[in-house]
Amino acid sequence: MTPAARLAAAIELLEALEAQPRRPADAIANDFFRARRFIGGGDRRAIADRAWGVVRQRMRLDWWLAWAKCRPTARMLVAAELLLVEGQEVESVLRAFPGGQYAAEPLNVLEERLLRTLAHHRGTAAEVVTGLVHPDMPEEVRLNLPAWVLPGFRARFGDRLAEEAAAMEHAAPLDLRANLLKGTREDAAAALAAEGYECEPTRWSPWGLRLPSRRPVTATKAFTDGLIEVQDEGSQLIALLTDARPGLRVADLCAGAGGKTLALAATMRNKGRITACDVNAPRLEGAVRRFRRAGVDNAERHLFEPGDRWAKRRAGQFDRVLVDAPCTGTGTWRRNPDARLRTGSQDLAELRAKQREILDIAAELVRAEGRLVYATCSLLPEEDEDQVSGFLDRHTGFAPLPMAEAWAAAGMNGDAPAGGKYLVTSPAQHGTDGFFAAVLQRRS
Ligand SMILES: C[S@@+](CC[C@H](N)C(=O)[O-])C[C@H]1O[C@@H](n2cnc3c(N)ncnc32)[C@H](O)[C@@H]1O
Repeated sequence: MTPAARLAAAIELLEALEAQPRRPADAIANDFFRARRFIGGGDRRAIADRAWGVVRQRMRLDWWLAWAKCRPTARMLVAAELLLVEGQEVESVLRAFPGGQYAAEPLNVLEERLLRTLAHHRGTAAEVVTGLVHPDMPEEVRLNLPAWVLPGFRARFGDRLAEEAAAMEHAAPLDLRANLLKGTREDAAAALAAEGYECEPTRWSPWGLRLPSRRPVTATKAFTDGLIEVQDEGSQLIALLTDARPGLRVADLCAGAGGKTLALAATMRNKGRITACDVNAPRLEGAVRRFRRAGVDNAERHLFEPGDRWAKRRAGQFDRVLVDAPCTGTGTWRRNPDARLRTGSQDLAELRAKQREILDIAAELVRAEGRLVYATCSLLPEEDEDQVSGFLDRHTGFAPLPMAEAWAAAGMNGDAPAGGKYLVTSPAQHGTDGFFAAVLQRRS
């Protein structure tokens, strides 16, 4: 494809995202490319990169367009991105819209005038800080964070907020987990290297491998043979902290498509039993294929349905219960840049109620001396420490296991990535997604 055709396709993809504002962008992009199978791998990446570039900077681009009294159409967003993020000159932006077959229509008179206004403002605002950021922007736009997360993020990060916000803007590396049921981390790295994928061992997780950027690893033989899984290092740490040992009875209460179940099965060496539960049938169904590929044969599934008595019948039966709770996902915004545009304070309130409900079910399932691990991929204290402290008030038989102790108990080398009672990882401090985990030990 020509650069102009790629740009036109990115505009079409952005229009598809705009038409389905509540749906995750990667699902929309998958449909978009599935309907256009003629687009090759390199072109896909270029189109998606351009569209994600706009999504990543959407709050700031909207601010600039609103300032110019311009509607944020996909065309104008792309034009503004070329001008303000890439720093192109107006004439060069105009040339990116040449018209004709497969290319975007030339910018019309009004669009061109708006573009020139933006360029003039960009050029004359002496106090422009860097790239897109302007001192007149409200704080949330400057930080590229929605206003509703600011109180929680301020409480979490204090004067490191700007640093963390900046780290959340950049695309994440691609983390893989070596599947110990099929070989060592070195075996997985060698298999990947043989296919041209050079990766580095991760800092904290003894199973992790990191590729510097997103690549289509699911097409590799290492992946189809089950030697690796795609999993952020922070997520691997949560599975490790669950301390699921061979022979134990483990419940993964919010298993989704089994991302953490697979890792738990590996620490259990396929011995003992894991029950992967979820309320979402298609997601849980998706785990079956993954279990097969990874060689997991100690996992069963349970779909929660309204009025379900499954948990009641299994009270006190589990050595380990993992609650990888549904959450706002604020810790994964570098990986899912559209999520910050789709999620709001109403979601936070609903999710907190859900987390509390799931935690109360989980508490019943844990046997005496057993452990409940509560985890989120959110960095908002409301979903993390506050949720845990509410739980500890309601369930006085549980106490947090300090992180250093939980880390050592799980057989991990070196220091834990965080001290204190809980695990908190963040993009700026640990180079992982933002995760929270509390290991709660049942005394009685
Ligand atoms: C963070 S995701 C889980 C990701 C998964 N553990 C993994 O590692 O890939 C949260 C999951 O909670 C599920 N969920 C939502 N409400 C639930 C409930 N009441 N009980 C159990 N699972 C629930 C969602 O369907 C979603 O799959």
